[in-house]
This record gives sequence, C-alpha cells and structure tokens, in this order.
Amino acid sequence: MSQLSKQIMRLVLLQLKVGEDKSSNIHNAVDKIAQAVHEYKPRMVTLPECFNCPYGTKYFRKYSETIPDGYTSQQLSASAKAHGIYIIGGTIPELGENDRIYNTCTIWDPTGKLIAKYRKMHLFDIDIEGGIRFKESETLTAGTDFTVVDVDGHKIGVGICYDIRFEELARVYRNEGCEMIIYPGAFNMTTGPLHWELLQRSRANDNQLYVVTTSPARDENAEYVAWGHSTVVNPWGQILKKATHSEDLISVDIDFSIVEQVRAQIPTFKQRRLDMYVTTRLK
Ligand SMILES: NC(=O)CC(=O)C(=O)O
Repeated sequence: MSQLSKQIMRLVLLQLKVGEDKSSNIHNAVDKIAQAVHEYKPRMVTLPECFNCPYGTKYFRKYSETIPDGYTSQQLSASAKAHGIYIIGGTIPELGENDRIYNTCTIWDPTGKLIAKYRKMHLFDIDIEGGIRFKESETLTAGTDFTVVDVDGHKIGVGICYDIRFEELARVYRNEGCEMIIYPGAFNMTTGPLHWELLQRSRANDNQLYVVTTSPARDENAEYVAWGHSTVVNPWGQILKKATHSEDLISVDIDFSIVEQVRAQIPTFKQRRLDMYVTTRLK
C-alpha cells in the first residue's frame, strides 16, 4: 500500500451510516474501506465510534462481542490484511472479563494483526436540562489503560469521544511523544454544535499535534442523533478537512513535519512552569 514518505501519511476517515442491523453495519464498513483503498490508496483508515451498533445503552450488551475472536474483529483483521493498511477500528461494544462491557477501539496493522485496543476511559454520563441525558455507566465499564501505537515511526494516541473533554488524557499522550490523537466519537445535536470543533482545536493547540475524529453519520430517526462532521485538525489548531453530517469519506495527507515546525516556533512545552503547578492545586 502506498506510503508517500516517512513524513506524509494518507489517512481516510469513514463517516458511516449505522442502523439496527449489525451485519449491514459491518459489511458497510468493509465495503467503504475497500472503496477508500480503491479511490485514495491510504496508509490508514479510521472508523466511527459504535460503527456496528446504534449508540445507546440498551444496545451495548446485545451487540457486544469478544475481541479479537468476534465477528467484527475478524472482518476488520481481514480487511486490514487484504488491503495492506492500518485500520483504527472505531469502536464496538466489547464483551470483556467478568461479563463486563466496554466501549472499545481496536487497531489493526497491515498484516491483519491486532496491535492494540483502547477502552473508553471517561464514560459519557451527562444530564443537560432541556438537552440530552445519557449514562454510559448504566451498562459500560470504564477502561484503565492508555494506548499509543507506532505507525511508520509516528506515535499515535487513541481516545474515544467523551475522552476528548479531558485535557489530561491528551497531555499524557503528548508526554509520551504522540504526534496525533485519534478519537472515534459520536457527539450529538446538543453538544456537537457547542463543543465538537472547539474541543478538537483545543486539544490540537494545547498539545501541538494532529487531532482526528470520526463520527457516525447523522440519522434523524435514531434515538441518539449523532452530530457527524468527522474532522482533521493540524498542530496549529487549523481545520484541515471536515465531513458534512451525511455518510462521507474524506481523505487527507498528514504532514508530520508540521508537528516539529509548530513545536519549534511556539515552544510552550519547554516553557511550562512545572515548578509552579503543584499537583495539589490541579486537583
Ligand atoms: N458521546 C460521547 O461520548 C460524548 C459526547 O457526546 C459529548 O461529550 O458531548
């Protein structure tokens, strides 16, 4: 598969329609991955949060699967191998140890091997008056591990949706040397217009790295209506590409040399006053 240079990586974001038919959701993802490869020859493809299952607590257990031997994992592994690409496998409800359910992202290398998985660390429990109430913790368990993968010498951190609100997680990834953070995510019609873009640009600017989000497409008839607008933000905090709210496929060439450029020109990381930020004050 094409690799433009060590510094440039072609990425395709797949903003997919998701409905109640699990098999169609999975096969749509597999077909769209093939289409993306045919049209753009990417090195990496990213999928949305909950791409095989509607986003809702009542669905998670029913749609859950073990990783890596469940059907969805097998399909992603086969796609990564057939096309010789990395796949950031959005998320699926994972049936884990002790019958617990996690919201989990799987990451596949071009041989079809599962190189990492990430379980959503901050569960989406909110209650906005006149807006939206959602409580992932009714059915999900929070993850406890950070996930960094190395792709062609570039470190990429993984978070999921609500995780983007926590600057500490992004900072951990920056401290680990990440040049990009990928967040599969499904914001909604209340928080999407308010915060989706703001948070992506904030995390990118705070940490001087690329931020990539991949959302399900909007379905006005679903119980949870996703905001859409999968996005790529560069380390300057500028939006490079943004999808609409419908099913969409966007391709972008990531230039990792920009990371170095921004960090050299605005060296905030080195200028931090770690002597002043006493941890108790941050609590
Ligand atoms: N769905 C999420 O996890 C997060 C979200 O919609 C928000 O933070 O807003």
